[in-house]
Parts: sequence; structure tokens; C-alpha cells
Amino acid sequence: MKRSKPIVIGVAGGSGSGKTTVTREIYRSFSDKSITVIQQDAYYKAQDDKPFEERLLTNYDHPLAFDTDLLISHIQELLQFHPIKKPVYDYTVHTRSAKIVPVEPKDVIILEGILILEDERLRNLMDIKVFVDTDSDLRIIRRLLRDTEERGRSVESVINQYLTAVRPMHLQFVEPTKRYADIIIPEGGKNSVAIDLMATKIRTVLEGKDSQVL
Ligand SMILES: Nc1ncnc2c1ncn2[C@@H]1O[C@H](COP(=O)(O)OP(=O)(O)O)[C@@H](O)[C@H]1O
Ligand SMILES: Nc1ccn([C@@H]2O[C@H](COP(=O)(O)O)[C@@H](O)[C@H]2O)c(=O)n1
Repeated sequence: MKRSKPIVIGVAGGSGSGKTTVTREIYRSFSDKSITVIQQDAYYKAQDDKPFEERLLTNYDHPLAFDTDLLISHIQELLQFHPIKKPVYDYTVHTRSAKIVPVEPKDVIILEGILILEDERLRNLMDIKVFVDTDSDLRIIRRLLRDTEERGRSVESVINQYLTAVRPMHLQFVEPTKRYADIIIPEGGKNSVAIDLMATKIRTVLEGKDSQVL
């Protein structure tokens, strides 16, 4: 059945909570590839006009770090089944890369990121809101391993950033958005029961059997 508009699922949660892992597992359970994934991180503001040293001072956990207007306009395009050109973010240089990824519209859009539930305009575009809820000790351990292995960071810089920006912004902006969630997934990526439930829910909606999200 051809849908009149795609369904939008928001996956929020703190840094290192397992949002990307949850999203990847849901995506993998759909072999027909009816899902497109949009990461909020791709919409960090470009900082090419600033020298590298200045970019290190940016607070990347504050809502103003993102180009939310561009993200909203891209979701609106996908909702009309129009393709978009998604920016690509490079964490090693703290700005957008020169690349752009063409994204084709699909029946399901998963929007994933720390602050996607913070903006009311984004929340209003979502059919299902999920919050991945993982204790802060696990999140910092996971982030430490990931950022040193994959994002070119030193242990000292990860700890310093966590204490000065990630933790305070999490408490001020991320954690309060849990109240908007329809579903809270504890522990993230290895929660196979929650991931199966999400996949089943999405299938029900795609088959037109769910009157709540149509
Ligand atoms: N349940 C889990 N147990 C152990 N490690 C996990 C789990 N979920 C995610 N991770 C790992 O933790 C790191 C952060 O997970 P990720 O999904 O990228 O989180 P987020 O997108 O919320 O920042 C990754 O290296 C991932 O492989
Ligand atoms: N240049 C940047 C941009 C972002 N970050 C951090 O990324 C975190 C969000 O990504 P997750 O995959 O962890 O959800 C966020 O907490 C920023 O601090 C960065 O370190 N450098």
C-alpha cells in the first residue's frame, strides 16, 4: 500500500546511550530497506569560517550548535517524498566535510540525536518518540572508548569535555526531554526485546494495521 506520507520516529537519549546502535539494529531488521536514517549530528553548524583552535571551544551539546532550520526543512522534504542532500559531519575537524549524501525518501524516517526532542517543531513532525535511557557512568565509559577509537580524541579531552559541556548540557537539555517520549528503552543497543517491539510496531504501521500512527 502506498503511504500518503512517511512515518517519522525520533530516537533521542544522552551521548553514548546507544541511540545509533538501536537505530542500526532496527534498520537491519528491515531487509526491504524501507527506512531512511537521519542523524542530528549531520546538522551541526558548519564552522569553516573559524580557526581549528576556536572550534575546540564550541559547546556541541547546546541546542544552538545545530542548524535545526535546515534539519526541519529536510524532514519536511522527505515527508513529501522529495529527495534531499544531507550534509556530512567530520568530528575530527569539528565542521562539515565537503561531501554531501543524496538521500532518497522512504516510508520510514528515523531521526536520531541527543537533542531531537528538545525542539517543539521537530517533535511535532514525529509519529513515535523514543528515549534511550542509559546511566551516566555507562555513557561516559562508552563515549571514552568510542571517541578515542573513532573520533580522534585524547582521554584527557573526552573527560574535560564531559565535565564542562556534555554533563551540564545533558542535565539541562537532554534529560528533561524524556518526558516527551512514548517509549523509553533502557540500556540501548543490546536491548533486543525493545528493538523487536519497535520493529514490530513499524511493520504494523507500514501494513496499515495501526490506526494510531497512519
Ligand atoms: N548495550 C551496549 N553495551 C555495550 N556497548 C554498547 C551498548 N550499546 C552501545 N554500545 C557501544 O557504546 C558506544 C556508543 O554507542 P552509540 O550507539 O554510538 O551511542 P549514541 O549514538 O547514543 O552516542 C558505541 O561504541 C557502541 O558500540
Ligand atoms: N565536533 C563535535 C561535535 C559533536 N561532539 C559530541 O557528539 C555528541 C553527540 O553525538 P553522540 O553520537 O554521542 O550522540 C555530543 O555530546 C557532542 O559533545 C563532539 O565531541 N565534537
